[in-house]
Amino acid sequence: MADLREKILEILKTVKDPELNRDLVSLGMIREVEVSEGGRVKVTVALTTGGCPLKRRIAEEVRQAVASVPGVSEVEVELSVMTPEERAQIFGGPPKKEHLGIRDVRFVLAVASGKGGVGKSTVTVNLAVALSLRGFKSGILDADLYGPNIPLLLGFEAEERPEVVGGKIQPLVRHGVKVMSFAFLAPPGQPFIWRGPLVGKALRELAEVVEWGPLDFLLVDLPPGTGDAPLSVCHTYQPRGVILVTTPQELSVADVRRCARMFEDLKVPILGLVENMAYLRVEGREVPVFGEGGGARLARELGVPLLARVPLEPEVNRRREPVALDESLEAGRVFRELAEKLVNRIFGHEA
Ligand SMILES: Nc1ncnc2c1ncn2[C@@H]1O[C@H](COP(=O)(O)OP(=O)(O)OP(=O)(O)O)[C@@H](O)[C@H]1O
Repeated sequence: MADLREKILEILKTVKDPELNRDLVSLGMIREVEVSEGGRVKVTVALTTGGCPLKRRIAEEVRQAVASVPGVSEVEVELSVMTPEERAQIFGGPPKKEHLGIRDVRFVLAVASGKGGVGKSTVTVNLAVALSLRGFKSGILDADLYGPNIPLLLGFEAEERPEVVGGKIQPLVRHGVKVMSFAFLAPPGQPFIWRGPLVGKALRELAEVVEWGPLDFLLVDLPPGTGDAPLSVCHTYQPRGVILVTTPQELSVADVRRCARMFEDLKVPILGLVENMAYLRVEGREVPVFGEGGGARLARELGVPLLARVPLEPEVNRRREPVALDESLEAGRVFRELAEKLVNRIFGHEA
């Protein structure tokens, strides 16, 4: 029977959590496999959250996989929910010692997009502000070396620079969010030109010299696309999850698909998709300026949740502060709901 149990565990390594894109065994989601006389099997699966929308699908895939093992006559799948500690193993785990600069950060999350200009930085600043409003200590690392515009979106003056104390860079703070950007390292108005090999080195050095202090979330705004720069950032910061940003246009959707594949290869779980500029609200109606349903289609295809549909909001460009601060705007409310969803996804419903 021990042999049959081994075979069952082996086949369960082929069943993936559709959201996290990793197999159930390595995620620690297979809590128990009981084999009794005559090949009757009971598998207990621990889901990341009780309200997991994909629980039926996961249970069915487990049932089918186990039933395909020779010697199994009957399969029962019982669903339970992970403890906060078990969840933290997936999404958090103890910070790695070698990452000196990010020692005190609980969750490093990356924000990525397949191409530039889809609103990745806008999503990053608003999410960070919304998390801070929700009581979490949040920070942003603007790792978009080629277009570091986070300081601009947060209303920093071009000449503002962080202090260096005892050889450590102290991130600047705005709206309760700690911020470090490559823009702070360049002389005002003169962007650095980064050559390939320097990128990885600069990122590693930055990880060591920035003193973030205790943070719940560090959002890393990645350079767009699938080139060496986003790869280097992921290697250096080893995010626990990534949020993908897209617009409804088919082109952008094709780019983000490539991007998703890169994270699968890097074994960084995709927490979900944010569809930005999804519609313009006109007299109560949603007008799909850039096409309809691209985000939902892509989320379905990738098997990840569509975390938010952010409307086109002219105030995003007019204001020198994130719209998440203003609950009277629909976009502001959407960003707050996005923060709430992420917190639930990571800590469970009790957070
Ligand atoms: N929901 C929105 N409504 C209106 N304007 C938006 C919205 N989201 C982003 N924008 C605007 O679109 C432009 C691009 O946004 P942003 O800089 O966030 O994109 P990005 O993907 O980070 O770009 P890149 O990485 O290429 O610098 C900005 O001018 C921003 O103000």
